[in-house]
Amino acid sequence: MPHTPVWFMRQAGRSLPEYLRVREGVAMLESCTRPDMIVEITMQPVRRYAVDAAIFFSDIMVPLKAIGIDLDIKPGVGPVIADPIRDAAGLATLRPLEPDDVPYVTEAVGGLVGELGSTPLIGFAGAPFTLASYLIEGGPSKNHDHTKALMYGEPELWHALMERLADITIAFLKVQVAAGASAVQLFDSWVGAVAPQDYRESVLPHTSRIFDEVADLGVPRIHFGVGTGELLGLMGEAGADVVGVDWRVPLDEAVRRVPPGKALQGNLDPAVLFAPWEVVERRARDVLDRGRTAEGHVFNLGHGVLPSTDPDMLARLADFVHEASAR
Ligand SMILES: Cc1c2[nH]c(c1CCC(=O)O)Cc1[nH]c(c(CCC(=O)O)c1C)Cc1[nH]c(c(CCC(=O)O)c1C)Cc1[nH]c(c(C)c1CCC(=O)O)C2
Repeated sequence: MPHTPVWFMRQAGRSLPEYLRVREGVAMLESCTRPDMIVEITMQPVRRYAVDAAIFFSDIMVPLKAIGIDLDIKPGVGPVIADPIRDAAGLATLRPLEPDDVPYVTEAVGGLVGELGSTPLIGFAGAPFTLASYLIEGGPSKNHDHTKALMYGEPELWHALMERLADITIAFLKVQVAAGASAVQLFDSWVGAVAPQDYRESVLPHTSRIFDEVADLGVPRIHFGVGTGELLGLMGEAGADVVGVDWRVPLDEAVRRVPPGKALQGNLDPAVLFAPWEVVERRARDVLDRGRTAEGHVFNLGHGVLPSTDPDMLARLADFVHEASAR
């Protein structure tokens, strides 16, 4: 590539007026089952910004909904689960995901590959820890109380749950790649709540298996979490090709924390986009400079686009990344 590639986590979504118009009167999870809507929303940021990738419009909760878990995504709240899973009976409700459970994903990815042409489509899934946290807590959580109680107190049940979630994640990623997705990102958004020793024992075996099982699909694998500065080395060990970094660790320091041979993705603070353009430009240049020390850099924000972000700022930022990194 003649420049550093750039895309934005949550580039499809609430910061775009055209997204809000399409979604009017349609519930979040409902929109994720309509191929025409998925294609349109995935394409919206690609039309607006000079991004080098599209991210599939869906949600980390979609495969769980598809296997019959009673859950909803409440606006302004997030995923809410009717019957939180905290015992063996709850575990038994988690059955494997079959491709036939998500025909709309296969159809939408197929349609997108046609529309996108040479622009790659990134498929994604939630990682077992982050999915487990929603399922066990019953919704978003600050301290992950019940999740950690189970992880520390009932390791056998914990690992059984993580194993089933890993199987669902693997199946969901495989569906997307089989339909034409050209890269995958595993979102372990909330795993930064875990200490390194616990990550190694309670999380790493499951994320490693996911990356192993999708390795021979031949697409680049990205691994991202928030607040994971102390976990970057272990997340690199888990096996992805690219490690995502939030805004808390500068990329030249992240280079020292991940194993050799890994590319980095990130890591402009999404809130920097609320500052004047001169500040955004200076900060973006700093991210590019530090990213040059990595064995490959994909420019991104350190977490998702915040809903009140001005789309024109993102448009300018994508152009700036291309100009400033041109080789
Ligand atoms: C933790 C997590 C979830 N979902 C996701 C994660 C991991 C990424 C991250 O850390 O941000 C992943 C996700 N969710 C969505 C995408 C689509 C593609 C994209 O990134 O543009 C992706 C990749 C759409 C969405 N997923 C959601 C929206 C907003 C819903 C709406 O517009 O009504 C979108 C566009 C809902 C959602 N779904 C979830 C949350 C926390 C929320 C926000 C709730 C709220 O504050 O309203 C769970």
